[in-house]
Amino acid sequence: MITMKNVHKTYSNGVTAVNGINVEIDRGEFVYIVGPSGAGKSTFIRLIYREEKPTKGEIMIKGIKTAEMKNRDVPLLRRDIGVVFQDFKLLPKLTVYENVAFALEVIEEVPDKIRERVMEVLDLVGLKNKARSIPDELSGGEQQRVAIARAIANRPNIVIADEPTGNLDPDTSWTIMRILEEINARGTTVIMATHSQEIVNTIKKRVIAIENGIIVRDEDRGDYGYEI
Ligand SMILES: Nc1ncnc2c1ncn2[C@@H]1O[C@H](COP(=O)(O)OP(=O)(O)OP(=O)(O)O)[C@@H](O)[C@H]1O
Repeated sequence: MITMKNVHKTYSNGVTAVNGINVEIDRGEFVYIVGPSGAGKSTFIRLIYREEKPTKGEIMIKGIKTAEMKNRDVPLLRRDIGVVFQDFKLLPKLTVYENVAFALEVIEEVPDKIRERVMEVLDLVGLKNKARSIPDELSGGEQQRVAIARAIANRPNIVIADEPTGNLDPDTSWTIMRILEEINARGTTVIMATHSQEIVNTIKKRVIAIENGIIVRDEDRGDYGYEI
């Protein structure tokens, strides 16, 4: 589903964040990306949804070489990849309902389908009763659940989460993890960058450790592996 061959990324300031990554992630996997601060985890993630292009090497998503993709085709790729960020990135003036509906309006889904799907994903994250609230009226965990609902509204094959529990307390983090596990159980590939030793060591999944822009460890049901 996702293949990287000898992928490098050097930013325009000369920093090489990814320095020769080879990896294959299959459909339906749940993968943690771990490693020290500045190791290249976010860059690795941004390369997958083509927020960044590699300076060298090849990235294939579902058989398509993303570097060769025309800019106008990028939205098509992004439809298949839902992204969740540490800071939620909800639109502050829109309601919960509108934030999720927005993801479906941009792909020109028909209004009846939008209504149905928005309520379905809000139900999945347990927030149907907050549909009319605006983000400021929600807790951090609730905002992250809205962000997840938005990310999965299009039924993407891949969900990428960059430190999704980074701003949340432990209890709320477990709720977010249960939702990500549920999404994964339904067949979606989940890739999650995290600094949470507790989560990685408790909910055992494939662990890819990145240091200085390369993969130094790749284990099924691995440990977090760093002291905190
Ligand atoms: N847009 C950018 N322009 C220039 N350099 C960048 C950019 N983004 C990241 N970097 C640099 O690339 C390196 C890797 O950063 P990246 O954000 O990928 O690491 P990370 O593992 O996600 O770190 P953290 O755990 O702190 O989020 C760092 O040295 C960082 O300063």
